[in-house]
Amino acid sequence: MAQDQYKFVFTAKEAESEGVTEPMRLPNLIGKAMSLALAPISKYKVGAVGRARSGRIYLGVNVELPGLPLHHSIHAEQFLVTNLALNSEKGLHLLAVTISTDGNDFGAPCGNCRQFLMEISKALNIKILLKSKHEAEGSFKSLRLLLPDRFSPDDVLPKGSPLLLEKRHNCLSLSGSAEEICSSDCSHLKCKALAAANNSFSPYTNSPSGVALQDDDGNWYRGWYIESVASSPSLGPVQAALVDFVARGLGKGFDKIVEAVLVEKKNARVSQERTAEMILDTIAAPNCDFKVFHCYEDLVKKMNYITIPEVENGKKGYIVRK
Ligand SMILES: O=c1ccn([C@H]2C[C@H](O)[C@@H](CO)O2)c(=O)[nH]1
Ligand SMILES: [Zn+2]
Repeated sequence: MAQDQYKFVFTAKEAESEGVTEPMRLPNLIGKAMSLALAPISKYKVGAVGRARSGRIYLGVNVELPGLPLHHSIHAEQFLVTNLALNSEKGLHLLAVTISTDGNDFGAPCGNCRQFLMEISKALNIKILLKSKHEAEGSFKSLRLLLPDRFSPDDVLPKGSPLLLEKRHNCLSLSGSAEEICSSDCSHLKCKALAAANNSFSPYTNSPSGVALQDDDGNWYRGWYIESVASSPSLGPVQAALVDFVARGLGKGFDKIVEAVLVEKKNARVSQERTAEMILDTIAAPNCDFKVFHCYEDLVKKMNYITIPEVENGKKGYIVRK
């Protein structure tokens, strides 16, 4: 089936039928990943294959945005992690990333991506495949060893704060007062963008945002801002929505994006509005309609939003997020 060519998520069984029968066989899907990479600028296609805690296997690819500087690109590892988040995965176990254009050498993610991976809960236990084409078997090395003397979310966030891929809800709504409540299956793009913003991971600047896109066939895609403690590796909400677009869009070009909505807080410390507009102006359909809606944080709800962190060091605690 033509669709199979654009597959970014595999059940354990489907991955098995692709030859991924054990961790060391993750490279069996790397050819597929690399063929899906979009690198019109650097021509350097990067593929990543990862196993989520659920056992499902995910692909990640680098995505460069034609007409824009390379720092707006999505790295293959960022793509994979975003894809996990969009699919409500709770953790990442294993990762294999190509570092050669023939897809036969596997190495550590770039510094930017090692730092980005740090946002995931239990990140230090992620095991990354190291294997050269001259070896039959490679070995796995943990992020703990690949990123020594690191700057970590733990250095900044209160103990027990939910990390990336952990349950979160930002208590955002589109109006401060009683509003028309849409059903969860409404088709408003702004409601998709709001739902995305509610998942956004922005514990450092408290500037959550979400983007929803619509293509020329009426299909929608969404993604949310994922912040890094080291700031630069952060992934913007348009990029995150583009991950959804590439992962589910069956090879459609960005010029088929005809409508876009950004939801963010008014006067957010980090505002995405201008950057989002600039990116969409450059890559989406020429007449793409771009709207921004401001959302409000329900402070009462948020004050009462209690998370129960997982048992750590034998101690169970409750924290109220401020
Ligand atoms: O770990 C890495 C390093 C680089 N790239 C991408 C970014 C850019 O698109 C291209 C060249 O750097 O490779 C990745 O996807 N992952
Ligand atoms: Zn990278």
